[in-house]
Amino acid sequence: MIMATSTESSVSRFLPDPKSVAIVGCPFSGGQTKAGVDKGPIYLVEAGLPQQLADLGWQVQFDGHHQFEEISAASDPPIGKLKNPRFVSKVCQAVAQVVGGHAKKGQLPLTLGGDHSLAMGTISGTLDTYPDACLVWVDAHADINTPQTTDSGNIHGMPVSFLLGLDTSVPEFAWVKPNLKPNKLVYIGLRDIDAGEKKILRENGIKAFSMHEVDKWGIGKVVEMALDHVNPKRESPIHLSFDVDALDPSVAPSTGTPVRGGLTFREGHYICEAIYETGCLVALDIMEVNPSLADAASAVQTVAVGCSLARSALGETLL
Ligand SMILES: NC(=[NH2+])NCCC[C@H](N)C(=O)O
Ligand SMILES: [Mn+2]
Ligand SMILES: [Mn+2]
Repeated sequence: MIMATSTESSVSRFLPDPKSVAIVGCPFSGGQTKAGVDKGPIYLVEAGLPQQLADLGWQVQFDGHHQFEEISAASDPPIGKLKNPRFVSKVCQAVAQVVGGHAKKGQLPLTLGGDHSLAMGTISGTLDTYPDACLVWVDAHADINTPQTTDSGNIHGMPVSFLLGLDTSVPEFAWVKPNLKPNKLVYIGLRDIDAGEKKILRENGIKAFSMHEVDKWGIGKVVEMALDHVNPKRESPIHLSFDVDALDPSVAPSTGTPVRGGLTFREGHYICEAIYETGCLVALDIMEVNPSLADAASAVQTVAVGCSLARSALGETLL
């Protein structure tokens, strides 16, 4: 436990004072096939994130990174197209328990990925604690493929479909309660959506602000419209799931599925700052930092951006 060194105070609608954050480090890469994303949380913590949050006035709990019981590839053959289905399912179920446990104690769980399949666990834990929570998903991708629509078979491209209950054909994922309603979800930053995903977004009336809308209206207006959609009175809890590939690859190069034309450094941070200002943030994910990809300087840069996004979401201001 690191004690707060500053007395900065700000109001949260849901967290008791003094505010407390529980860092859930998830060195997990089973939702996709590139090695190294499991190192993301280790680098984020080594870069000093726990102390940085303490300096912002948070009580910080970090009990070491989550240990996952490996399942050998031999005993985890694909189910349909899904790769590592049992491993991903078991890990996410454990993460749901840990995140839900922190949330129920009045702490804000900050989950450090690891790949984005983990969000199946983090958001399950949030919705179990705050059933009326909404979800702001910041990403180049919608991660809403079903086991039927996926091309890659990578489960990090599917967590949202499981949370919405769009597919119930895989018994291994039967534990995921379909507690997310389509009108409680909003996307920002999209620019690489599979054909099947476009259909799902349309058919379910899911609100999405792609980079086209960011270009058209600017990030300030986009965040306002996004919150008006999922949280019009600014009084329900918010889970923010931030995939660093939402940022332009020039800003966050070390990630597994970079897509050009992304958010600027400031646009990414603005989203975090604006959500903090609502006083409604109850859970945060920083996902898909992969320090093994791109060169060493890019890895340092991406890790630093991951830390600064987390700080902005937890109250760091420019002035
Ligand atoms: N969390 C991520 N980076 N997801 C990328 C997903 C890419 C692609 N849509 C897929 O389903 O495989
Ligand atoms: Mn992504
Ligand atoms: Mn993602």
